[in-house]
Amino acid sequence: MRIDVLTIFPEYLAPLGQALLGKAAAKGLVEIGVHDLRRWTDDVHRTVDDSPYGGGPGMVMRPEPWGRALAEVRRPGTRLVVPTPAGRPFTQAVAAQWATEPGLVFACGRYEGIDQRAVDDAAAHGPVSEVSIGDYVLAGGESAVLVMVEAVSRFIPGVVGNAESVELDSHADGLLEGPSYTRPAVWRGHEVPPVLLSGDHAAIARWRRAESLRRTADRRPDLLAGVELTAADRAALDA
Ligand SMILES: Nc1cc(-c2ccc3cc[nH]c3c2)n[nH]1
Repeated sequence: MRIDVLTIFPEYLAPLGQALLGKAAAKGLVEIGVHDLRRWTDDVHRTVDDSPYGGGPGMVMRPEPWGRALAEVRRPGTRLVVPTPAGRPFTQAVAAQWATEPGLVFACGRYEGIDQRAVDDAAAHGPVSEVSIGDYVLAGGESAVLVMVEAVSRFIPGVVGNAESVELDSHADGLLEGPSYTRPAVWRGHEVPPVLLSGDHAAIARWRRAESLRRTADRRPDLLAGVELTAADRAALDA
């Protein structure tokens, strides 16, 4: 998969070259390009912003640099992802879907955002997704892109060492994952739940499902609506 990021703060994306993703890039599983939007400005001051039409606080990113940058960086048909607090939710399911695509281009806004015409015009050259990573407001799109690139890359075969780990992640089955434990069996008087030491794999699977359901009901009851519950699930929730 090819990932390109357009930003006025390219150094903000340095973490993409580290750890899991850095190794994946080194293995050729993913190709990452970070591009300074100012390369496509047309004035000596390399201006990327201007005052908002209609008034209001702050500045808006000019459409022209974006138009030129996308024309050069984005292969026709490649999805353009635009992080924004006003976007549709970015979810595990969206990450899994995007991981099947040959490439993604991310547009990092700053200031009060990008002139909407740059985003709308991009739709003529491929799919455009305006997405939010949560109901809070950041100072720019870069942090959101780091989050989304990491979430998408974990679905690329070979990026995560243990493929089963991705399948068992929170939200993989629509539920939150339950608690995890490792040695020692007792730590500061806290015992590991005995079932996990029993070797009874069926009982362990039942316990883990029940813990996942209980945690989801407690912390994210909204997720339960999207999950088909078995009679055993309902019994676990009522216990
Ligand atoms: N989920 C979420 C996205 C953002 C975001 C995305 C882009 C820009 C550009 C300027 N401020 C921004 C904020 N905040 N929260």
